Amino acid sequence: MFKSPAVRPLLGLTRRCQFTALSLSHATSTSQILQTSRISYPSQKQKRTITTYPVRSAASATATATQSPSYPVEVQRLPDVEADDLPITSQDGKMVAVGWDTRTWSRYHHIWLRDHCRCPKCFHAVTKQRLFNTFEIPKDIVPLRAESKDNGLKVTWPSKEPHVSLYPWSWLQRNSYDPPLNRRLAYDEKILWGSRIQQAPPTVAYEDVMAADDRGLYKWLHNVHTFGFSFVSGVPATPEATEELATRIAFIRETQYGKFWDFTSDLAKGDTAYTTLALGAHTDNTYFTDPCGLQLFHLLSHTEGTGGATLLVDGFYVASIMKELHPEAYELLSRIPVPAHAAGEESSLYTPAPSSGYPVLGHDTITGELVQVRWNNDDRSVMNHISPDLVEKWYDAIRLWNKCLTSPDSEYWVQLQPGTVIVVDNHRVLHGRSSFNGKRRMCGAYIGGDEYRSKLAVLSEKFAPDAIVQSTKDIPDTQVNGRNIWSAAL
Ligand SMILES: C[N+](C)(C)CCCC[C@H](N)C(=O)O
Ligand SMILES: O=C(O)CCC(=O)C(=O)O
Repeated sequence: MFKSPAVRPLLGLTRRCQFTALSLSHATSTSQILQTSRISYPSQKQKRTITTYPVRSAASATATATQSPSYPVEVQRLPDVEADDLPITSQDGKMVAVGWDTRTWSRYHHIWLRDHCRCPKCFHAVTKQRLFNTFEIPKDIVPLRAESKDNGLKVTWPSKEPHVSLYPWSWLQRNSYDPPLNRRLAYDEKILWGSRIQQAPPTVAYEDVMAADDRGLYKWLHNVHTFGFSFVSGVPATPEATEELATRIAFIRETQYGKFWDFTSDLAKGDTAYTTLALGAHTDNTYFTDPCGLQLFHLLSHTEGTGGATLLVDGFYVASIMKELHPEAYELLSRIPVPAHAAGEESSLYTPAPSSGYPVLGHDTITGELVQVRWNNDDRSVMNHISPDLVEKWYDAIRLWNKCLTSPDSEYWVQLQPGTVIVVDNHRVLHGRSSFNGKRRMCGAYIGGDEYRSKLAVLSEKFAPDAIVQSTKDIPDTQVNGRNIWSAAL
């Protein structure tokens, strides 16, 4: 029912996390398509090469209201369209079909195509906003013709003066919904890790991250996207330099703990982080509806004492173990919401909306992929909404979860040093610390998840352009205001 993120095992890991890509073909056979509709063959005489895709067991394609939705699994990546080997297109009363090869057809509803026209009259090339009124499209709109052209599918619509839309082939593949195709973004691979990450923790140099060309900044954020955390070495051990580093990503997310924090064990804020106590592996802000995306820490000093080591655990790695070894527990952690609160300050009492909270393991409702871990057993509120028959099972499930979290195979302990900043994806990697004594000064900040993902998307357009950007950059009026109007994110 739920799927682990697309992962590649880190060499030397004790366990290989396999991501099974079931290929599902909705493709109606070519003969069926050719019988029922007008066919337009590409201008070139040459037919498309016949590429057959292994069609292994297909996930159930339908889901009833009572069952959890089955998620479209992605057909493996199609090759880019070549000008001398254009797709076959056909249309019937409702849809245009595009034959990528004899086994893989995509079907697009006429109304869907018209709604997604990106000509300058329908789509503002600078603001990337829709300009025309979707609701003026006749429900039964049918194109005058749909043709295969070198740079895409050309559709001519009936109107006073004919309206022509062009849909680049790579864009049609990326946005194919029947069947889903090419959904994974180029930089979208995650590498799950256990304690062995200590052999080569992802690290970038401060001067690279601060360099104006943003290449080092991209490397830093790409590390975070891939591993869920990254160190930055060579940072001046001052709050000012740390704050400046944080704002290289985006503006800091201010909370009841302030904007940029510079804290020690003086209970200046009503939270055990402001004590010398050990903190078990947790994610922050489980009491917010939207927990912060990133969390930066920089140990500025620790004198007259010992301890205060930092703990990191890859929540996605531990979840993949739970999924394999304890599937029932995984399912309960994915279904039962957990309430939380931050109530240590007289002036604030935070609880998420809805107050019942969110499950420990959060999934993408379309793909079924694990996208968020929310776990802080210290901040957890009363479990007063759980059905009686699940109480003991849920406690068994969190006991197994905790056992996996605290396993030596999962834990990565590191003693932070002044000059090394760590940034953690708070939706994936749990952090904690050992107890300590003496004077310990830590500074850092939260960055919002949307801000982090926005910066990564902008940098990825620049340093790792995807197939759509690469294949459409020569189409006139496509690259405006530094952004491709066909970007996969729009
Ligand atoms: C602001 N600073 C990061 C120092 C402390 C945040 C408090 C941590 C809180 N118990 C939580 O889990 O969200
Ligand atoms: O003091 C530390 O090393 C980390 C504290 C912590 O876990 C937090 O502030 O969320």
